[in-house]
Amino acid sequence: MEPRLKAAILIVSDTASQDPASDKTAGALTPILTQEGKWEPPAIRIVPDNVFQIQQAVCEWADGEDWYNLILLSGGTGFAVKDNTPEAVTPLIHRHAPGLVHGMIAASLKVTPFAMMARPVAGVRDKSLIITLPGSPKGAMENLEAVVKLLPHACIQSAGANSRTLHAGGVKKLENEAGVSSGNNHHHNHHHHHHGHGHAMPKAHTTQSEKPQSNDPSAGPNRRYRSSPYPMLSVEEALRTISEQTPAPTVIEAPVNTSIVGSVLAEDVYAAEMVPAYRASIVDGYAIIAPNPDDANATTKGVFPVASITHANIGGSLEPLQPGTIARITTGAPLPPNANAVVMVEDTVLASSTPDGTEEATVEILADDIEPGENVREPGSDVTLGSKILARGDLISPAGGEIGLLAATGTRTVKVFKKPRVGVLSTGDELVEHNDPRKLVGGQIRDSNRPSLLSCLTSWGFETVDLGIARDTPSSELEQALRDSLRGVGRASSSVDVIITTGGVSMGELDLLKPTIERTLGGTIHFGRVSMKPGKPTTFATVPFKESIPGSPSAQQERKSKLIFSLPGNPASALVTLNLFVLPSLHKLSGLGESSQGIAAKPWMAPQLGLPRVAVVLTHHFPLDPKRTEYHRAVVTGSRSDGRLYATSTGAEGVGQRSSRVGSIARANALVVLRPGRGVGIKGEIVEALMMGPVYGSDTRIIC
Ligand SMILES: Nc1nc2c(c(=O)[nH]1)N[C@H]1C(S)=C(S)[C@@H](COP(=O)(O)OP(=O)(O)OC[C@H]3O[C@@H](n4cnc5c(N)ncnc54)[C@H](O)[C@@H]3O)O[C@H]1N2
Ligand code: MOO
Ligand SMILES: [Mg+2]
Repeated sequence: MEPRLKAAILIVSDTASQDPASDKTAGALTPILTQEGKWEPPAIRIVPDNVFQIQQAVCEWADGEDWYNLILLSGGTGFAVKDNTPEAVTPLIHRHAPGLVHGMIAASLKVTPFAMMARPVAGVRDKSLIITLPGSPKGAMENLEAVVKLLPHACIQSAGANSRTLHAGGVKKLENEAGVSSGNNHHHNHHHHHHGHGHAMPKAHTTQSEKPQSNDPSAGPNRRYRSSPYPMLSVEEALRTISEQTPAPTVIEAPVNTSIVGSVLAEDVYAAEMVPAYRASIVDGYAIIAPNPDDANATTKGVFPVASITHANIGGSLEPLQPGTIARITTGAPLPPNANAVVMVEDTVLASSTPDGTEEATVEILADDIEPGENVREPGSDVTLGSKILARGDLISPAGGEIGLLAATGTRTVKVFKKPRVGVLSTGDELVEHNDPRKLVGGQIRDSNRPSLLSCLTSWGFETVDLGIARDTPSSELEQALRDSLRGVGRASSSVDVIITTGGVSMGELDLLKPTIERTLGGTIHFGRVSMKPGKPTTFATVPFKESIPGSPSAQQERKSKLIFSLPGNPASALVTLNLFVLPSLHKLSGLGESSQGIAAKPWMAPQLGLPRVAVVLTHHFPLDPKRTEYHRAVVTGSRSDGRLYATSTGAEGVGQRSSRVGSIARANALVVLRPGRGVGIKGEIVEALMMGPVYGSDTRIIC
């Protein structure tokens, strides 16, 4: 049997979410989809008219490992105030499909003029086609019927050549049935202008046994490539490649102190001590023997001699409290034996002092209703002995809560995933140390990337190594710097796990990174171009190395690979690609996202790899690039009046976002993701943004 396509139906309805039996639409849509045998029975889910829940379901279906070819939503597309399905779906779409929208409305208009009041949305997210349908079974069926024949072909095209559900044969078969040919959809469009330039078309992935595709620097500039031999990957493809090539995290035992902040636990942790370890008072006051409240004449009122005093740091054993006496006690101090409750000092008055006038002799308790157990923390009532306090996969956050829990329970060491050590190297003959007091001459420029990237990496909590500047000439300097940092000699006193270089990755004859990695270090370049702005020449490579396994005989070595991110030299390009590509890899190396039974087992609370993604409202028009997805540097503020996030460019006019303009990254706390298109992103539009830093509150509010 041919492989079938995967579809999912999301019913958006407050009513159906409360009473799933009331939904008739999913049942009506399923046969239309499945009748021709091209679709698997669809997954069905119901959510209320809630933007967040709609988006969560769609993202799960489009972005997950088991992504769906088609995601149909039904409901919430009308004009009623609660109808917000189009608003939920629009920011998730990477490429819009207005033709499908047009087709559905045209079909419905033949039936009813009310079709004009539908607000459908259709488009592609990553590889999944998303279409919104009306909520009524009849309307939804009409709309689906209008487009259903095209859907297999549309989904195959959206999935590209790498579809996991469709093998080549299946694709052909389905396409033939749909009456269309696959055309060029298995090629990246950008290949076209390379035709005829005289070089064999390279593959996206090289292996070591394959011939390098980088320039041979010794051959001279007249022999260099005149167009890049590296296929242009989408950002999503690049991220997937990085994730695949990033090795699994390694486990170390570490002391519980600030050094593990930002680390991820590699084991479940159980309480070695209970908290509190004794019966402790919750207030400052007097420990008493409270009578059973069921006793008819039970009262705690009366005048009592103060028999003893207990402070929080009391050592040794305490005298038992005798009936008819009370003991002064401070917050957190242990109750004397026999005492079973504590009365607050505010509920008492001094009755008499000792003869020398310095101490309390008797105290009158005014409250008559203190019950046994009142104001007392029982042993283990905060943390039970042996209970699981943290789980594998939990992050030791800088907020301090996890360290506090470990410290309180006397946990001295924990197994965590080792955080990667990251080296940063600048490349280029023109570079001068930023703090060199000499005046710049000729084409010299100050090295701003290294301090900029090192600060960003440090703020993320990674150990960094400043690898300095490598000159382009002689080219052996670059090779040496890379070799040294991999081996842990020279500036890198111990070897680094990840090397980040900036500069020298584009088309110039002194752009030596690719040839050096490939031809002299024996590395593999996994990609050398990405369809994004800025950051087009971003290059990612791995180099093999052998690591001796700690604790094993010296001969035993493990083959691992180290990662090289060669980022473009322009300052905005370098910082944007560090945030976009390097952070998710460092997160994976740190064990973030490793399975956990703890907080991360709740998927919506699980830490995400890379920068947090949010929806923002544009406060003005943002120009769009016709071809490349742009990561527009912006300041995002949170509105105190309407609870939304607003994005304002760090410079949208003229050269504002030019990748050489270092000012475009200053003050930016977000990268606004602008999918390619004509014209501008409209003021008031909601788009996705990647948060690089904290959001500050403001009263920004725009009227759209
Ligand atoms: N013919 C083509 N030329 C260029 C293309 C292209 O596709 N075809 N791509 C352009 C793009 S996009 C970018 S981005 C840059 C990337 O250049 P490289 O990564 O090769 O970097 P360099 O050539 O070494 O330098 C570019 C620029 O950045 C300055 N730079 C370098 N390092 C630093 C540093 N540490 N601190 C501050 N500034 C730095 C350098 O001086 C140059 O001005 O290529 C385009 N060209
Ligand atoms: O990629 Mo470059 O960073 O567009 O200027
Ligand atoms: Mg260059």
